Amino acid sequence: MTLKISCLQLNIAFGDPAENQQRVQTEVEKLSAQRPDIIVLPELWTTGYDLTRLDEIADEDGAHTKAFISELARLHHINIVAGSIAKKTKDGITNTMYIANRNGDIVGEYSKLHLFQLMDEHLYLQSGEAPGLFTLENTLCAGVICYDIRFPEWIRVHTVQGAEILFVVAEWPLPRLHHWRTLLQARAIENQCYVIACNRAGHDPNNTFAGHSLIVDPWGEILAEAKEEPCPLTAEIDLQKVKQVRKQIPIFSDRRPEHYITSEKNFPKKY
Ligand SMILES: NC(=O)CCC(=O)C(=O)O
Repeated sequence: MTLKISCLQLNIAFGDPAENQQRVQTEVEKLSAQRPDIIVLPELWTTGYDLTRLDEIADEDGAHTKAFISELARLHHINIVAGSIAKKTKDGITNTMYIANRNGDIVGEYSKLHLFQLMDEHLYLQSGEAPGLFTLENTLCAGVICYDIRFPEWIRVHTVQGAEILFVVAEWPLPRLHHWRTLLQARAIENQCYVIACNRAGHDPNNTFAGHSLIVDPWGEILAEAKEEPCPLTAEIDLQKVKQVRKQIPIFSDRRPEHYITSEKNFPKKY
């Protein structure tokens, strides 16, 4: 089965959900003429990293965002991996991804597990706990958020359960572009899965972002890569390739998990 996937590498208006929603609506309408199967948005696409104002601008229970993407997906008959947004609940604010299928059903939700201290996330956000597995087009997929890609053990939690496509949504700054590209290729090679990585473009008061959204195949080959500017990035992926690579080098059946650390609580105190 082949799927046409488009990342919407957007510039995000700082702390302005209404403006960002308008931008997403316009871009999805334009892109839908090319009939992609799946559209992907970047991290925190409604607010950007306007963390000090989150109390005011975060989405209560994500209700507004869910209704918006569900309607957009249904209207254009396109699956949407809707980046992430600041979701407000009585327990605090999370950096949360929603996924809508072609019928407008919300089929997945994931809250960022690893909070990025360099951008103050730990001061304003609560971390999630559950993995980001969901099914689109009969394919098991995983969603993670930006800094999460530095934790291969977290990505593995998803691929040992059979995920074939890893969606990464991000606000990754330009000074670490080299890490972004290398980590994404590594995650694709070691997990033998497609990696669809949608970064934002532009800058906010504290950072210039890298763009360079990437679509990488299970052999680690880059199928498409954006430049720094806002733009859509599209590639067609063939899921047969996942099966072929996993058969050629059968890492999932060659794993020896009984020798791996399952919890660091089991570490000896001293060596
Ligand atoms: N928004 C993020 O999680 C950024 C992560 C990042 O920049 C990194 O270097 O890791």
